[in-house]
Amino acid sequence: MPRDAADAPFDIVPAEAIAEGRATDAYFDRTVTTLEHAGKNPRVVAEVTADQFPTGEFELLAGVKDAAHLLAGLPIDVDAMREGRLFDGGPVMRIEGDYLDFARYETSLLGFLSHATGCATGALDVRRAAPESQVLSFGARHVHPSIAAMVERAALVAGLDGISHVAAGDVLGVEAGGTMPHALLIAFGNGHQEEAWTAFDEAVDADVPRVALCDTYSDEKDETLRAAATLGDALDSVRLDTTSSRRGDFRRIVEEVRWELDLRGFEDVGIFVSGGLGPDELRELRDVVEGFGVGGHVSNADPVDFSLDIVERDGEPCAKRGKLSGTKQVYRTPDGGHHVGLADRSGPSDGEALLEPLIRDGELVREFDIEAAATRAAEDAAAVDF
Ligand SMILES: O=P(O)(O)OC[C@H]1C[C@H](OP(=O)(O)OP(=O)(O)O)[C@H](O)[C@@H]1O
Ligand SMILES: [Zn+2]
Repeated sequence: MPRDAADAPFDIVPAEAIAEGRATDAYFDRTVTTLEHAGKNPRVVAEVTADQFPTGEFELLAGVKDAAHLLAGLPIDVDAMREGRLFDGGPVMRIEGDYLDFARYETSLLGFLSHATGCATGALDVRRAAPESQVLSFGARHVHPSIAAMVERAALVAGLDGISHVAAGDVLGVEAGGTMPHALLIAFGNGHQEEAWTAFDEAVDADVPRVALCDTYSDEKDETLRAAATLGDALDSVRLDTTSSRRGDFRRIVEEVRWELDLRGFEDVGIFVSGGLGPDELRELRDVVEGFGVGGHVSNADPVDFSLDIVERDGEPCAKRGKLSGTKQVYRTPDGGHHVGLADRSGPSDGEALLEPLIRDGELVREFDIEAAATRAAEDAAAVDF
């Protein structure tokens, strides 16, 4: 029954509601009622698919851990691609069981996979745009706090080098990092940037990189040289987050700052940039900066439009219009090919089957590891033909 909303400080669907199948669209409740009334509960195979046929656009699968924990315990079998797998067409997950045992879970299942896969794909875009650079995820401010861990996990699966959200880091077992916000400089006031950088250096744990934000009140070159003069060898990097109204040619600004730092013997002070950055900007700047902070391109990425479609009913292939009947398998070939075929037919002789056991009779048969997923993503990204 509905919970007393007054008890909840935030409008957040509780984990318990997700786990018990209440985080569902009402029409699934009605479907269950109707099928029970009619005495129908077919044994089905249902597939999670974004595109029936290859589109030439690969996406990076994420959200599988949450999806697995959602479905574990239900009397069903599930096969799925692993987190960090690239796909282009065909199913990424397949459920087999009595329909009423999982009908209500469709909404959350698709939500877990669609949103995380969108963010992971956005993160892979920037990862591939600057493969040698440090790229940090810090877009949590753009999204509802209840999904920060999802966004940050997706960023890490795609191979980004760090995250900024502290509570997400607690969930993921990853130390969150960052630099300093403009608020810190503003709290000291214009003309007092040196005091702000000094106070940061005095106050913050010694293992935190000293990255001075150098664009608050004055020109990036001016504040950078003042930060270098103030912190000297203690300064690791400067962060240039130049607001769009002043940005102009960001590369030129960076090159100028680099020149003036080197001229004064600060060759070891790195330059870190942020603010509205996407793959194009990373490609343009990667040879003149040490690292990037990327927010919106990851956190605001469009969810991938997955659907769950029944493709077999009581052993017979079936499908709605626009979908392909029959239980499928997806294969990766050594040349990076992506092949979709019927599961009961033989696939490419050199193909690796990508949908593997995830749940057997309700029991989870896979473990999840972010680093392993990131390694898979990097290997797959190197193999497939984007
Ligand atoms: O543009 P994105 O890739 O989404 O990254 C988020 C923006 C917002 C934030 O800047 P501010 O809003 O100035 O906040 P702060 O002072 O904390 O840097 C951060 O420094 C990036 O520039
Ligand atoms: Zn700022």
